[in-house]
Amino acid sequence: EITKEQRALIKAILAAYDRHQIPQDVTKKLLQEQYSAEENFLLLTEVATSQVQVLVEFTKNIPGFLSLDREDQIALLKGSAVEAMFLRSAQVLSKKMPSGHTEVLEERIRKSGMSEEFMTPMFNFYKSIGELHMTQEEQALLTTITILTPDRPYVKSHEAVERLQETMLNVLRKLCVLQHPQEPQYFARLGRLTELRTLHHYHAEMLTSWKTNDHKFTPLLCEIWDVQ
Ligand SMILES: CC(C)c1onc(-c2c(Cl)cccc2Cl)c1COc1ccc(-c2ccc3c(C(=O)O)c[nH]c3c2)cc1
Repeated sequence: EITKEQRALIKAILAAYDRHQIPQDVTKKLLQEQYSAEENFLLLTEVATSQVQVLVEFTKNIPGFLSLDREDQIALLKGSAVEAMFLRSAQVLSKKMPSGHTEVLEERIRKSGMSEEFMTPMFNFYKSIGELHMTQEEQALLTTITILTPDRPYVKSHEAVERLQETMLNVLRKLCVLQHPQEPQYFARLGRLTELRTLHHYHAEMLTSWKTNDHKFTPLLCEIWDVQ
Protein backbone atom coordinates (compact mmCIF):
# COMPACT_ATOMS: atom_id res chain seq x y z
CA GLU A 1 0.00 0.00 0.00
CA ILE A 2 2.08 2.89 -1.38
CA THR A 3 0.84 6.27 -0.13
CA LYS A 4 -0.06 9.17 -2.44
CA GLU A 5 3.13 11.02 -1.39
CA GLN A 6 5.29 7.97 -2.11
CA ARG A 7 3.70 7.57 -5.54
CA ALA A 8 4.47 11.23 -6.29
CA LEU A 9 8.07 10.66 -5.11
CA ILE A 10 8.53 7.67 -7.45
CA LYS A 11 7.06 9.67 -10.34
CA ALA A 12 9.41 12.64 -9.73
CA ILE A 13 12.52 10.47 -9.42
CA LEU A 14 11.68 8.33 -12.46
CA ALA A 15 10.98 11.44 -14.56
CA ALA A 16 14.35 12.94 -13.58
CA TYR A 17 16.15 9.63 -14.21
CA ASP A 18 14.64 9.31 -17.69
CA ARG A 19 15.16 12.99 -18.54
CA HIS A 20 18.88 13.06 -17.67
CA GLN A 21 20.68 10.72 -20.05
CA ILE A 22 23.99 10.95 -21.91
CA PRO A 23 23.45 12.69 -25.30
CA GLN A 24 23.35 10.33 -28.31
CA ASP A 25 26.26 12.10 -30.00
CA VAL A 26 28.46 11.09 -27.05
CA THR A 27 27.38 7.44 -26.81
CA LYS A 28 27.52 7.11 -30.62
CA LYS A 29 31.29 7.73 -30.41
CA LEU A 30 31.59 4.33 -28.73
CA LEU A 31 30.83 2.85 -32.18
CA GLN A 32 33.79 4.46 -33.98
CA GLU A 33 36.42 2.19 -35.49
CA GLN A 34 39.60 2.65 -33.41
CA TYR A 35 40.06 0.05 -30.66
CA SER A 36 43.51 0.84 -29.22
CA ALA A 37 43.84 0.95 -25.41
CA GLU A 38 44.48 4.71 -25.68
CA GLU A 39 41.41 5.26 -27.88
CA ASN A 40 39.25 3.16 -25.56
CA PHE A 41 40.46 5.05 -22.50
CA LEU A 42 39.77 8.42 -24.18
CA LEU A 43 36.24 7.37 -25.18
CA LEU A 44 35.46 5.99 -21.72
CA THR A 45 36.77 9.22 -20.20
CA GLU A 46 34.48 11.23 -22.43
CA VAL A 47 31.46 9.08 -21.62
CA ALA A 48 32.26 9.10 -17.89
CA THR A 49 32.56 12.90 -17.93
CA SER A 50 29.20 13.20 -19.68
CA GLN A 51 27.72 10.72 -17.19
CA VAL A 52 28.93 12.83 -14.24
CA GLN A 53 27.25 15.91 -15.75
CA VAL A 54 24.03 13.92 -16.16
CA LEU A 55 24.35 12.63 -12.59
CA VAL A 56 24.68 16.17 -11.19
CA GLU A 57 21.51 17.25 -13.01
CA PHE A 58 19.64 14.13 -11.86
CA THR A 59 20.73 14.68 -8.24
CA LYS A 60 19.42 18.26 -8.26
CA ASN A 61 15.96 16.80 -9.02
CA ILE A 62 15.94 14.43 -6.04
CA PRO A 63 13.20 15.88 -3.77
CA GLY A 64 14.88 17.34 -0.69
CA PHE A 65 18.45 17.20 -2.03
CA LEU A 66 18.76 20.95 -2.68
CA SER A 67 17.56 21.73 0.87
CA LEU A 68 20.62 19.89 2.27
CA ASP A 69 23.71 21.86 3.35
CA ARG A 70 25.57 23.00 0.20
CA GLU A 71 28.88 21.40 1.15
CA ASP A 72 27.10 18.17 2.01
CA GLN A 73 25.56 18.15 -1.48
CA ILE A 74 29.09 18.22 -2.96
CA ALA A 75 30.33 15.56 -0.51
CA LEU A 76 27.43 13.26 -1.44
CA LEU A 77 28.06 13.69 -5.19
CA LYS A 78 31.80 13.09 -4.87
CA GLY A 79 31.27 10.09 -2.62
CA SER A 80 28.65 8.41 -4.81
CA ALA A 81 29.69 9.20 -8.39
CA VAL A 82 31.65 5.98 -8.97
CA GLU A 83 28.90 3.79 -7.50
CA ALA A 84 26.19 5.59 -9.49
CA MET A 85 28.24 5.05 -12.66
CA PHE A 86 28.66 1.36 -11.90
CA LEU A 87 24.87 1.15 -11.59
CA ARG A 88 24.30 3.07 -14.81
CA SER A 89 26.91 1.22 -16.86
CA ALA A 90 25.52 -2.04 -15.43
CA GLN A 91 22.10 -1.13 -16.84
CA VAL A 92 23.74 -0.54 -20.22
CA LEU A 93 25.77 -3.76 -20.13
CA SER A 94 22.76 -5.84 -19.11
CA LYS A 95 21.24 -4.73 -22.44
CA LYS A 96 18.62 -2.51 -20.79
CA MET A 97 19.81 0.52 -22.78
CA PRO A 98 19.67 0.05 -26.57
CA SER A 99 21.64 3.31 -26.87
CA GLY A 100 24.40 1.76 -24.81
CA HIS A 101 25.98 -0.34 -27.59
CA THR A 102 26.50 -3.08 -25.01
CA GLU A 103 29.11 -5.23 -26.80
CA VAL A 104 31.18 -2.23 -27.82
CA LEU A 105 31.10 -0.74 -24.32
CA GLU A 106 32.15 -4.03 -22.74
CA GLU A 107 34.99 -4.40 -25.27
CA ARG A 108 36.27 -0.90 -24.59
CA ILE A 109 36.15 -1.35 -20.83
CA ARG A 110 38.02 -4.66 -21.08
CA LYS A 111 40.66 -3.06 -23.31
CA SER A 112 41.17 0.32 -21.65
CA GLY A 113 44.49 -0.41 -19.95
CA MET A 114 42.93 -1.35 -16.63
CA SER A 115 44.73 -4.18 -14.81
CA GLU A 116 43.22 -7.67 -14.98
CA GLU A 117 42.62 -7.93 -11.21
CA PHE A 118 39.70 -5.44 -11.46
CA MET A 119 38.04 -7.14 -14.45
CA THR A 120 36.71 -10.17 -12.56
CA PRO A 121 34.98 -8.34 -9.67
CA MET A 122 33.72 -5.68 -12.05
CA PHE A 123 32.14 -8.06 -14.54
CA ASN A 124 30.85 -10.31 -11.75
CA PHE A 125 29.05 -7.26 -10.41
CA TYR A 126 27.68 -6.48 -13.86
CA LYS A 127 26.44 -10.06 -14.11
CA SER A 128 24.73 -10.00 -10.69
CA ILE A 129 23.02 -6.71 -11.54
CA GLY A 130 21.81 -8.18 -14.84
CA GLU A 131 20.31 -11.17 -13.04
CA LEU A 132 18.22 -8.87 -10.81
CA HIS A 133 16.13 -7.63 -13.76
CA MET A 134 15.47 -4.35 -11.99
CA THR A 135 12.63 -2.16 -13.28
CA GLN A 136 13.37 1.42 -14.28
CA GLU A 137 11.79 2.67 -11.02
CA GLU A 138 14.04 0.37 -9.00
CA GLN A 139 17.13 1.54 -10.92
CA ALA A 140 16.23 5.19 -10.35
CA LEU A 141 15.45 4.66 -6.65
CA LEU A 142 18.59 2.59 -6.09
CA THR A 143 20.72 5.32 -7.67
CA THR A 144 18.96 7.89 -5.44
CA ILE A 145 19.59 5.76 -2.34
CA THR A 146 23.27 5.37 -3.33
CA ILE A 147 23.62 9.14 -3.68
CA LEU A 148 21.89 9.74 -0.31
CA THR A 149 24.34 7.53 1.62
CA PRO A 150 25.00 9.48 4.87
CA ASP A 151 28.40 8.01 5.75
CA ARG A 152 30.41 9.52 2.92
CA PRO A 153 33.62 11.45 3.72
CA TYR A 154 33.10 15.06 4.93
CA VAL A 155 29.30 14.84 5.28
CA LYS A 156 28.42 17.10 8.24
CA SER A 157 24.63 16.80 8.80
CA HIS A 158 24.51 13.01 8.81
CA GLU A 159 20.95 12.82 10.21
CA ALA A 160 19.43 15.05 7.51
CA VAL A 161 20.86 12.77 4.80
CA GLU A 162 19.87 9.62 6.72
CA ARG A 163 16.25 10.87 6.96
CA LEU A 164 16.10 11.44 3.20
CA GLN A 165 17.67 8.07 2.45
CA GLU A 166 15.28 6.31 4.86
CA THR A 167 12.32 7.86 3.00
CA MET A 168 13.62 6.46 -0.29
CA LEU A 169 14.42 3.04 1.23
CA ASN A 170 10.82 2.76 2.52
CA VAL A 171 9.50 3.45 -0.97
CA LEU A 172 11.88 0.97 -2.61
CA ARG A 173 11.02 -1.74 -0.08
CA LYS A 174 7.29 -1.40 -0.88
CA LEU A 175 7.97 -1.20 -4.62
CA CYS A 176 10.00 -4.43 -4.57
CA VAL A 177 7.16 -6.29 -2.84
CA LEU A 178 4.70 -4.99 -5.44
CA GLN A 179 6.89 -5.53 -8.50
CA HIS A 180 8.46 -8.88 -7.50
CA PRO A 181 5.62 -10.66 -5.62
CA GLN A 182 7.13 -14.03 -6.52
CA GLU A 183 10.33 -13.11 -4.73
CA PRO A 184 9.91 -11.85 -1.13
CA GLN A 185 13.72 -11.72 -0.76
CA TYR A 186 14.13 -9.34 -3.68
CA PHE A 187 14.67 -6.19 -1.61
CA ALA A 188 17.26 -8.04 0.47
CA ARG A 189 19.06 -9.04 -2.75
CA LEU A 190 19.19 -5.38 -3.76
CA GLY A 191 20.86 -4.71 -0.42
CA ARG A 192 23.60 -7.17 -1.50
CA LEU A 193 24.72 -4.42 -3.85
CA THR A 194 26.94 -3.36 -1.00
CA GLU A 195 29.50 -4.99 -3.35
CA LEU A 196 29.32 -1.50 -4.85
CA ARG A 197 31.44 -0.32 -1.94
CA THR A 198 34.24 -2.78 -2.68
CA LEU A 199 34.13 -1.78 -6.35
CA HIS A 200 34.48 1.82 -5.21
CA HIS A 201 37.65 0.77 -3.38
CA TYR A 202 38.98 -1.09 -6.46
CA HIS A 203 38.19 1.95 -8.54
CA ALA A 204 40.50 4.19 -6.49
CA GLU A 205 43.34 1.73 -7.30
CA MET A 206 42.27 1.62 -10.97
CA LEU A 207 42.61 5.38 -11.16
CA THR A 208 46.10 5.23 -9.62
CA SER A 209 47.22 2.55 -12.08
CA TRP A 210 45.88 4.59 -15.00
CA LYS A 211 47.50 7.72 -13.61
CA THR A 212 50.89 6.09 -13.20
CA ASN A 213 50.71 5.11 -16.88
CA ASP A 214 50.30 8.82 -17.53
CA HIS A 215 46.59 8.69 -18.46
CA LYS A 216 44.87 12.08 -18.50
CA PHE A 217 41.42 12.69 -16.98
CA THR A 218 39.10 15.64 -17.64
CA PRO A 219 38.96 18.54 -15.10
CA LEU A 220 35.48 17.41 -13.97
CA LEU A 221 36.66 13.85 -13.26
CA CYS A 222 39.79 15.17 -11.51
CA GLU A 223 37.58 17.31 -9.28
CA ILE A 224 35.02 14.63 -8.46
CA TRP A 225 37.63 11.89 -7.93
CA ASP A 226 40.32 14.06 -6.29
CA VAL A 227 42.99 12.96 -8.78
CA GLN A 228 46.04 14.98 -9.97
C1 LIG B 1 37.45 7.78 -16.81
C2 LIG B 1 37.05 6.44 -17.41
C3 LIG B 1 38.23 5.74 -18.09
C4 LIG B 1 36.49 5.56 -16.33
O1 LIG B 1 37.12 5.38 -15.12
N1 LIG B 1 36.37 4.52 -14.40
C5 LIG B 1 35.28 4.17 -15.11
C6 LIG B 1 34.25 3.26 -14.69
C7 LIG B 1 34.19 1.98 -15.21
CL1 LIG B 1 35.37 1.49 -16.38
C8 LIG B 1 33.18 1.09 -14.83
C9 LIG B 1 32.23 1.51 -13.90
C10 LIG B 1 32.28 2.81 -13.34
C11 LIG B 1 33.30 3.67 -13.75
CL2 LIG B 1 33.36 5.26 -13.10
C12 LIG B 1 35.33 4.82 -16.35
C13 LIG B 1 34.32 4.72 -17.44
O2 LIG B 1 33.07 4.99 -16.80
C14 LIG B 1 31.89 4.87 -17.49
C15 LIG B 1 30.81 5.60 -17.00
C16 LIG B 1 29.57 5.55 -17.66
C17 LIG B 1 29.38 4.78 -18.80
C18 LIG B 1 28.09 4.82 -19.51
C19 LIG B 1 26.96 5.34 -18.87
C20 LIG B 1 25.73 5.45 -19.52
C21 LIG B 1 25.63 5.04 -20.84
C22 LIG B 1 24.56 5.03 -21.79
C23 LIG B 1 23.18 5.52 -21.63
O3 LIG B 1 22.83 5.98 -20.50
O4 LIG B 1 22.41 5.44 -22.61
C24 LIG B 1 25.05 4.51 -22.97
N2 LIG B 1 26.38 4.19 -22.76
C25 LIG B 1 26.74 4.51 -21.48
C26 LIG B 1 27.98 4.39 -20.84
C27 LIG B 1 30.48 4.04 -19.28
C28 LIG B 1 31.72 4.07 -18.62
